[in-house]
Amino acid sequence: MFGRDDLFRSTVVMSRHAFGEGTYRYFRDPLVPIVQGLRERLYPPLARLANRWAARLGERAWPEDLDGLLAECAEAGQHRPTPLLLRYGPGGHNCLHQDVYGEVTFPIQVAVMLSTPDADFTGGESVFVEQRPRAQSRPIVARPTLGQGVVFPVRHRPVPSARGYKRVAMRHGVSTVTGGERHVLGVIFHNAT
Ligand SMILES: O=C(O)CCC(=O)C(=O)O
Ligand SMILES: [Fe+2]
Repeated sequence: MFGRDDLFRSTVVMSRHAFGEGTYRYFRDPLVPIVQGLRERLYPPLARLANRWAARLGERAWPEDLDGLLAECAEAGQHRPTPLLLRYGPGGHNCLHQDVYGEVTFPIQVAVMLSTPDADFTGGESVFVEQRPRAQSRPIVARPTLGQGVVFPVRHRPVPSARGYKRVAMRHGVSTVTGGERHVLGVIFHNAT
């Protein structure tokens, strides 16, 4: 789908913004059925998890279905869809970041690997860094295979502490692709301003 201009609302050349190297394209509304279906069907179980996190951290609760979340986004002026396709060639990488697009930030997102590691590309690991309060940061590396989705925190997650739970911030990115092409589908649930 990457070359289908009619499917996307905008295209970002990452090097122009110092986001890394590669290109990503945000799907336009109406989302293609497979992306719409994934976003709708992944949301309810992730909302249940998000609500357990919220209870532990004393944060707000989340609607049980995607329509409820998108209605809240619309009220906050977040109307534009955020699911995206990313493409990285040799030298491609994604600097550590958080996908926050407005006031309403659903806390969990998914990235689905659309290429076969070692066959389609080399390098290009999914990288996560946990910023623990008053401690050194902890790196986590994932190597999803074709079709696997990685579920991860957008901004932070609850971690057990001496008294209950504390918030641990997380950022994500991608290490350098050393050869070939790496494609990923990013499913973010809140919409953007
Ligand atoms: O390319 C990746 O694995 C991560 C892409 C990303 O930043 C995202 O899905 O939010
Ligand atoms: Fe991201």
